[in-house]
Amino acid sequence: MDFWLPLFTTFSFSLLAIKLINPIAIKAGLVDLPCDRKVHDGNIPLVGGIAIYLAVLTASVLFIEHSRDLNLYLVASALVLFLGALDDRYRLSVRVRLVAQILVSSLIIFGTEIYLTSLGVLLGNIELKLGVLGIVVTVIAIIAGINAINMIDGMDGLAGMLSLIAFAALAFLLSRVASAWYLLPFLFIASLLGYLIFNLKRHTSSSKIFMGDAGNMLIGLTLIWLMVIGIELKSPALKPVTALYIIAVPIMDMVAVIIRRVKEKKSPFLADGQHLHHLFAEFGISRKHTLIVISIVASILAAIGCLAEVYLVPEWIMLLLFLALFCVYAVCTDKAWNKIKS
Ligand SMILES: CC(=O)N[C@H]1[C@@H](OP(=O)(O)OP(=O)(O)OC/C=C(\C)CC/C=C(/C)CC/C=C(/C)CC/C=C(/C)CC/C=C(\C)CC/C=C(/C)CC/C=C(/C)CC/C=C(/C)CC/C=C(\C)CC/C=C(\C)CCC=C(C)C)O[C@H](CO)[C@@H](O)[C@@H]1O
Ligand SMILES: O=c1ccn([C@@H]2O[C@H](COP(=O)(O)O)[C@@H](O)[C@H]2O)c(=O)[nH]1
Ligand SMILES: [Mg+2]
Repeated sequence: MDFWLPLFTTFSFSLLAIKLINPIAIKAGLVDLPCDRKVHDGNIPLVGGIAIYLAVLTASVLFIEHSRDLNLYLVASALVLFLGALDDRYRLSVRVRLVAQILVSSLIIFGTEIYLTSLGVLLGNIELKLGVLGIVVTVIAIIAGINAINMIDGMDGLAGMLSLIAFAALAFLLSRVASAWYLLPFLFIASLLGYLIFNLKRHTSSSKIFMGDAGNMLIGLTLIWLMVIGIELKSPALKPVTALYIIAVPIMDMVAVIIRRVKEKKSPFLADGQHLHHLFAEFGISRKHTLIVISIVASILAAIGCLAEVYLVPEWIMLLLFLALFCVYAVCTDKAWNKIKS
């Protein structure tokens, strides 16, 4: 399949967009200011998400045949990007953000009439069909995906690398069934590569950028939407359980953090420094090594998910394995945090 020209074009567009938007963002105050909870110095422009979107949008006009469903996705993702940018600039309340995320999810679900109709064959031969409940499950999955990527976006390169790995898995799975959507993950991979070049610069570099909540929310929505599309195709590209492997690290981090906050009688919506990348930092592991280790683990889990699709591993086995891995993760991180606190 010919994806090299779209890849190269999107990569170039993203570099260009970053260069052009950066000075405007600084003037408009779209910068991340250091504070107690932050791990960076200096005012870093929050332009990565906007640049990624503009590059993907332009490339999609050039290289993807437009359909009503694709246009609806592009509108929904522009809305999420705008919401994230408002949050980056003015700090919106949790309620406003969640209501807006529900509205955008509903727009794309009702507009395209695509939503999860089943959780897969998880009990022997019985398929867990969802019926209209599928609409609610899809909204929850989109909100969970958006917030999981946001929560993991707390260290240089981390959200960028983990989403790049997830897009690579989706590109593989959607290409196998020749879906019309297969090019979209490639466009995201290319623009993320452009973003990472600037995001991984030193904190003292004047061209360093973050993707901001605008970027991580755009990526969260896109990942979940591509998964829903892939699951609901006539000849499906993936099973629901495989989606868990594709974004395993952000999902496990989010669920474990929520459980820990609830156990500590804190609000699950309150930001803190108890995410996986914070744990590595507490143990004195450098950012570079943290990024390498987490990216390797995420790649292995995504590869397991893809291989299970290729070799038709039963869904219940994959779900049990995922739940077992999550339990190990939750127990180990809990013990590690207790050790640090004591
Ligand atoms: C607050 C915070 O943490 N802040 C961070 C952040 O700071 P920042 O400043 O950026 O942000 P703010 O502080 O301003 O806060 C932003 C936050 C908010 C706006 C508030 C929202 C916060 C939340 C906590 C909301 C979370 C919302 C949810 C809906 C979560 C619900 C949680 C669950 C426990 C449910 C489990 C989730 C799922 C539904 C599972 C699937 C979801 C997916 C995404 C998977 C893939 C999706 C699909 C399309 C496919 C399939 C569908 C499925 C449902 C999966 C298949 C299911 C099965 C096979 C069967 C069932 C199996 C399961 C349910 C498995 C369950 C999974 C596990 C056991 C793991 O960032 C800062 C920097 O880091 C940080 O410091 C700060 O703290
Ligand atoms: O690439 C990145 C992304 C984020 N950070 C740090 O994490 C916080 C997260 O900000 P939120 O406002 O909680 O979304 C950001 O301010 C940086 O300190 C990073 O260093 N590199
Ligand atoms: Mg954030």
